[in-house]
Amino acid sequence: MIIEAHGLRKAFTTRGRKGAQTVEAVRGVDLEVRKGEIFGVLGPNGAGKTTTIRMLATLIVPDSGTAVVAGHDLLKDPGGVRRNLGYVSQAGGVEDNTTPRAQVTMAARIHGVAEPARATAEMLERFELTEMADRPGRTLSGGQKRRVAIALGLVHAPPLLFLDEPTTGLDPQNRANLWDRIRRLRETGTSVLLSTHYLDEADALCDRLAIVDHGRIVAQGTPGELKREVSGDVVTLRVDDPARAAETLKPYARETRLDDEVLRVYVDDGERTLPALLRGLQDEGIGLTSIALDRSTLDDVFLAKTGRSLRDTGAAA
Ligand SMILES: Nc1ncnc2c1ncn2[C@@H]1O[C@H](COP(=O)(O)OP(=O)(O)OP(=O)(O)O)[C@@H](O)[C@H]1O
Repeated sequence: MIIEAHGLRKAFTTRGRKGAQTVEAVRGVDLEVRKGEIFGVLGPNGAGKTTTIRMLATLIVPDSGTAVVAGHDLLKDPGGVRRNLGYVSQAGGVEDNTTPRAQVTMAARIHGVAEPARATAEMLERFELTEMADRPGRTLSGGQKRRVAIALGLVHAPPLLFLDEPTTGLDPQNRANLWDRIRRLRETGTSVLLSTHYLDEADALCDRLAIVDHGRIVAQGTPGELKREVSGDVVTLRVDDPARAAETLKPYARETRLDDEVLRVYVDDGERTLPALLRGLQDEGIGLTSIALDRSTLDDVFLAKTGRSLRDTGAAA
């Protein structure tokens, strides 16, 4: 495990005109992130994602709980934790009046990288930033800025990278480009913990994820496991003899339902079951007019666990 956290809690107290107010941002989080995986923390705004990441990155001290991050105890050896991680905040930290080259070189020096200029050049090349490396930060596009921010977090080659909402505000092309880069990090053995409120991002990018709501984890697993657990998939068929088809396909299904000549077959894993369904129909000589597979989504999981849709919480889907 690259991260093992138990019972992390954090409350913030603010004093305003109405007196002191306490927000329980994180209310007992247990997390296990394996070496080399992309782990996602998915939840709506205010769920406690940033607070969780900031605690694990030693930027704020938990009220209670324990964690071992990259082999170091979070509370007893925060310096050891810090040396082994890269942290890219939501805002990104790219300075307007400094060039990417100067910023990345400075980060390399701060981290004690052996040859800062060479490490910087390599990092800029890897993130396709060489062309704009000597322009002030303010002249860069949103996607380029985000790549500089990630280069800043990676210049000392940490085994673990924290990315807080890495693609918020990016257009679809830049998002896809960044997803590819994050996947490539996994190929080099870097473990990634990222937070997101995008359902599709968590589904497409993360090996495993935790769904958080109101400071608690409501579900944890691979996207496939989570979806199968709550609702499974539905295969919708139009066939010559729906009643006989329903009987034939029963052994493969959790449930079959016949409405108006349309047969719905509810299965745990649609992609894997589809070939067996087709073979079953063929063996019985039942003609098939159309077939469609609707997979459940992580929003179905969020809905089942919280009673709300993540799409309705104000988070973009
Ligand atoms: N420094 C702080 N002082 C007071 N309240 C805070 C502080 N930081 C976070 N909170 C509150 O704690 C809760 C969790 O915030 P957090 O930023 O962790 O959520 P999040 O899931 O990252 O949300 P977002 O997606 O909007 O960034 C929110 O209600 C937030 O207002």
